Amino acid sequence: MMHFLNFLKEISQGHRRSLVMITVIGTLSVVVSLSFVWALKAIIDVASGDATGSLLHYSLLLVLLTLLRVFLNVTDVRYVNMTEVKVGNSIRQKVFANLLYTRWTEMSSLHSGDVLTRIIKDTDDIIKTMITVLPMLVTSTLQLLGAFVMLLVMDPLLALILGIAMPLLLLFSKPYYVKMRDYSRQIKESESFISSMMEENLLNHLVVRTYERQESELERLGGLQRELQQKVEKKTTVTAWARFVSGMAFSGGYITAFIWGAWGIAAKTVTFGTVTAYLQLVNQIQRPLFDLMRLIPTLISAQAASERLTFLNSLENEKVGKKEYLDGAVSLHLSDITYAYDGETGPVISGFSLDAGPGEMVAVMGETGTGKTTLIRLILALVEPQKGSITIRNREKSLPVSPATRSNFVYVPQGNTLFSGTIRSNLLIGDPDAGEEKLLEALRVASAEFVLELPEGLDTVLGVGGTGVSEGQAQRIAIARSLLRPGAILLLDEATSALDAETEKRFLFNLKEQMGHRTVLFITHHAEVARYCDRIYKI
Ligand SMILES: Nc1ncnc2c1ncn2[C@@H]1O[C@H](COP(=O)(O)OP(=O)(O)OP(=O)(O)O)[C@@H](O)[C@H]1O
Repeated sequence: MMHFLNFLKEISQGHRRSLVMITVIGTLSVVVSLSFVWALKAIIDVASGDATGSLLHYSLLLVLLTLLRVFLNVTDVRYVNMTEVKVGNSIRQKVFANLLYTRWTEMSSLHSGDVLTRIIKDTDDIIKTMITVLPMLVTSTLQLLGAFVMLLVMDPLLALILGIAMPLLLLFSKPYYVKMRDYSRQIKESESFISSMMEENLLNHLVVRTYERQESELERLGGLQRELQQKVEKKTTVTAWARFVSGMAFSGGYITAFIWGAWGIAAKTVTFGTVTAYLQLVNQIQRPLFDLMRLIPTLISAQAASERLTFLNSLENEKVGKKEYLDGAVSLHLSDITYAYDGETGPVISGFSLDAGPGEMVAVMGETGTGKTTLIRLILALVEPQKGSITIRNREKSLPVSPATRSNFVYVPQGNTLFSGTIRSNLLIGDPDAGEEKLLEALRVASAEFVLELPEGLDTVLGVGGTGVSEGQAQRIAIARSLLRPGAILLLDEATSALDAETEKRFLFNLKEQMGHRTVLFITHHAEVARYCDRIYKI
């Protein structure tokens, strides 16, 4: 609970004024509704001759209080909606920023579907708690206390009977709420699982289609949904019992007040106005009690949500520090590297050394699964070797690689890594300031002039994952993007795997001609690529 409160305290920073405003509006509403009860009692007492006063004045007061109530309600909705979007944006911004800086090892172990569920659904639960539940806790408690004190003044015995019976029944329903918390957590896990499953299917929809997996995947989804449904059913049963117990208490309270009033009128110990006030007050005790009970499941959901969001926020960030960019020609040196993934028994790479100098093209070749991509991760300091050193050097400096030296590298990963949007916007990721001429030159070196023949040219719009161009075309756009980035060391991981022999040759020729003092490292299976290289390392 402490952790949950701290979490709420932290995320409420910057929004506390709005939260106070919402609470103040709620408090004013409580004052208005209690005043309404008092005015109602007074007008009926005047009308039935039990008190003296002006019917007109009380009528006007009742109209005024009603208008005030409506006004406060509208203001509340406005504040709540505006604060909701602001708090939601800031929580999502923070979690997303943290994820973008999370260490690669932690990040790659997460499932994006699960992460998205946490960012969207769990954040919604937290927002609801902060904006609606917390102010309501204050206003409902005030309403409850105010109505109880008013009843206590009018009829202490009735107030005590209701004041003891209702909380007692609340106590009876507590075990149900404990169970509800467990079910809430299980439901959230199931929802994440379903999102992950659907996301994976959408990403790999081609495999699903061509392997005719639609039916079995739908069955799997059905199974997961049934599990979710069972959990929701269990939670609903528990919730229904909790509501039954509390509902009994509330109906009992109402009937008690009614009968109490009827006997009072018969015995001439209470006025009609007082009985009207009793009924209103019982309602005003019941409503906040109901609200408070209703808030408990939301609070429970939010507590589970806060744990899940805290997990994302607690992922270890990379320590990037100040960027260290080396000017001019830069060489790369790997000396006696050994690396094993966490939890794996043996090392993937063992005692590997490599030197690549400015103006050189160097190839790393090896069978599949021998650690070539891992080598790139080590060079980019996404993971750290257990043994050995990796350094980059220019004429003045030698630096061990770290996240801060990443700006010296230009990386073309395996596969299609284009973003949705125009080809131009994809290229500008390499250099946001590049002019038309520079873009065209990069396309030429990457053998990607085909772009200019497209009807929309550079402004051709690509879909998610670069759909709209072929694999080989996407690869060439990705190479052009990399050529625009200023880093001195170019890392190409199977970057030409989807190119035909002729296009690959043209690109290698262009690159060799244009690379200047850049250092180029190819990870490849292609003998043709290796032929263009100055040195080949086997891994
Ligand atoms: N995140 C990871 N956690 C644990 N083991 C991993 C991880 N990534 C890769 N491996 C293992 O490390 C080994 C080397 O993988 P890597 O991707 O570096 O090979 P590769 O030479 O690039 O293969 P390919 O030519 O098929 O792309 C493999 O046995 C793989 O199972």
